Amino acid sequence: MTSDTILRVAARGDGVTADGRHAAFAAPGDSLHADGTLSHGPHHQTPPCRHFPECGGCQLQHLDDEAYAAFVTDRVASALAGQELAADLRAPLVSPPDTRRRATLHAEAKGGRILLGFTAEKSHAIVDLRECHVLAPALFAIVAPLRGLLQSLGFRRRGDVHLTLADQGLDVMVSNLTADGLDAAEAITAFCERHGVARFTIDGGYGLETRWEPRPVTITLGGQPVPLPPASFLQATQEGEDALVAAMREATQGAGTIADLFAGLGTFSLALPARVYAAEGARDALAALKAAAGRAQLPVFTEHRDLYRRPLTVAELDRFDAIVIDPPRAGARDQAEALAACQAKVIGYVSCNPSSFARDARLLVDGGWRIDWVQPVGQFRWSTHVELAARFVR
Ligand SMILES: C[S@@+](CC[C@H](N)C(=O)[O-])C[C@H]1O[C@@H](n2cnc3c(N)ncnc32)[C@H](O)[C@@H]1O
Repeated sequence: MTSDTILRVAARGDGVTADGRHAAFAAPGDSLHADGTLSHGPHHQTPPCRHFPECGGCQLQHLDDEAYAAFVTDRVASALAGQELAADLRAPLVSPPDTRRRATLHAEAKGGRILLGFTAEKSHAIVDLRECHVLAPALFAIVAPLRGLLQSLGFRRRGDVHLTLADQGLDVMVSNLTADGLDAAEAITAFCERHGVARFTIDGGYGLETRWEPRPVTITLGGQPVPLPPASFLQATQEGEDALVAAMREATQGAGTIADLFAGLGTFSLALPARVYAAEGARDALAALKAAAGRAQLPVFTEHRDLYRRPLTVAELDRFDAIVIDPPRAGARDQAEALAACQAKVIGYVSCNPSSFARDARLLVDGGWRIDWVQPVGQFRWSTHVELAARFVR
């Protein structure tokens, strides 16, 4: 190995040599020459998609599976090292290709055509998606027909297209779309019938309007059908959800009472065999969780609560055997301060941002907690977006 060998891939996706030089689209084992060119090594693969690297959906398709898995682990390890923390890192769980069941695409009318896809890397330009190796086939299959529908509805603006694979089929939500009149209504109905769409919702600027939903749309979590509000948060793949749920079941094993903070639709609340208190800031998600738990007669107690403005106090946390926390990307600094001081036996922390996790973990460790294990999770395959689950004990 020489000084120009790429040793690792940095958080943003560039390869880094032993002497600290960065190179775009370089895999570990590649060689970076003085003129800036690369010779490919054993971990460089031919990117499977024609849109790589233009499309912002993937940054790391040039890494083989081994190098991508190493990136996922390294991302977690280096975030921890940045806070002078070390932990037992488990082997990463990486979702297979073609499994993303939730995605936000962007649509725009341009030059008489409809562009529909992810935005380009570091740009607002839309990459018109002609193939995709991360979306579940049902999501990709609707892309071309949706272009046709938007064209026929005279879509002239730019909007987001939220796609989610629900129990009944595909849930589609398009923002900045107006569809007035009988012709538009018939076009939407015909489109949904032909393509087996479960729900079609538009937001023309006056709130959500559901234009098609022959049966109430649900998502099954913990074996329970949960009413699915349009464009709700959902773990990006079933494999990712399974990995995170298994980690939280293991982390909280034996706990009789659990607080699930940032509970969403109840991914964890409905899957944990305990009395669960679920706190969440999105009213529609919490109402869905409450309805599902009520129907199944599960001991889940919900509270609509802004956990940034009003985190659980130490006294509130002390009532539980275990705490599960799964905050947004920013992490949960104030809540972590209270957790650091609480008497619960165990904390299960799920994170979509290793950096904010490491900062919160530092607070917990300074408060006398110890990291038992960390499970890296790669739900957003080939992207630099890494998730994890961790267990803290005293
Ligand atoms: C990463 S998601 C996790 C959801 C759920 N645990 C799951 O796995 O499906 C984060 C959740 O935090 C909620 N959230 C965001 N800001 C919040 C706040 N200030 N207070 C409470 N919940 C908030 C979001 O609505 C979202 O449901």
